[in-house]
Amino acid sequence: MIPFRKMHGLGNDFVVLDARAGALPVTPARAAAIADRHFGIGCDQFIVMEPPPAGADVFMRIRNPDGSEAGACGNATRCIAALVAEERGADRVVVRTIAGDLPVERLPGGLWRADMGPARLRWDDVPLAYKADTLHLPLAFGPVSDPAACSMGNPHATFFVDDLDAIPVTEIGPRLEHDPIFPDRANIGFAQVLAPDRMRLVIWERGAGLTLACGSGACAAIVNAARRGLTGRRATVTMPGGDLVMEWRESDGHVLMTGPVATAFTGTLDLGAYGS
Ligand SMILES: N[C@@H](CCC[C@H](N)C(=O)O)C(=O)O
Repeated sequence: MIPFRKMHGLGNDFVVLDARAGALPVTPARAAAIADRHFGIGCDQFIVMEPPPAGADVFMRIRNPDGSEAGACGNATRCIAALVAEERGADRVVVRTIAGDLPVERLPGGLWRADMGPARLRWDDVPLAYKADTLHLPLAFGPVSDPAACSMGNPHATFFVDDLDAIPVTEIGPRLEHDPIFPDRANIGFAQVLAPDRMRLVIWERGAGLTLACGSGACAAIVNAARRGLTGRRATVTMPGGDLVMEWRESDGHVLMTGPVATAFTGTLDLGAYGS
């Protein structure tokens, strides 16, 4: 039996295993089985903490419920940083993912601010299947069209809509996630701008489906909204699970994300019960 922790950031929930003291036999199939909401524990992402490489405080491996690996997870970044910071009595830690280093700092009021790194805007960064303007992708389906795309270490497209409540996200999300323009699939955001510093956002996540919040999706939304001139470079992004305060920093193009973290419960699990 190995211990696990169930955490979430704004309802975007994670099963967290700690493999820092020794490797755990976690396969993509096992991660998917544990993430299953009926036959497993259930989560939007399956997170494994691995030994810290030089220059970082922890390595965070991210898997979606379909077993695929992701380069970024904003909400999990805050959760894992908070865990490590609490252990060390530190106010600042660096979380490394397969996409790079993410410094995270403690703020007053139980909030954590993650530097999610630079938004990458070239077509082959996203990546797209062919050269196209990432500010206006040639993509439309059902009631949505003309998204903007970027990479936050994982691929995102943001559609700007007039009425978020009228968008059939679960119907069109899977089709857009798998559109051939995205060779690695993509996280699909639907954003309704309410003011130059406020927007609503719903995300259909690659490999996970509809979630209550997506940190990297909120990063992509502020970047894409600001590039389009729909908002400034700072905005509160309200998702079904709650708010993130976002800034696309002018000086270096990094995206800063501020929000809460929570532990829902802890327990133990038998990895052997989840296949091989
Ligand atoms: N929930 C995450 C994003 C998780 C990874 C994503 N589904 C992908 O495959 O890229 C977040 O908070 O950023």
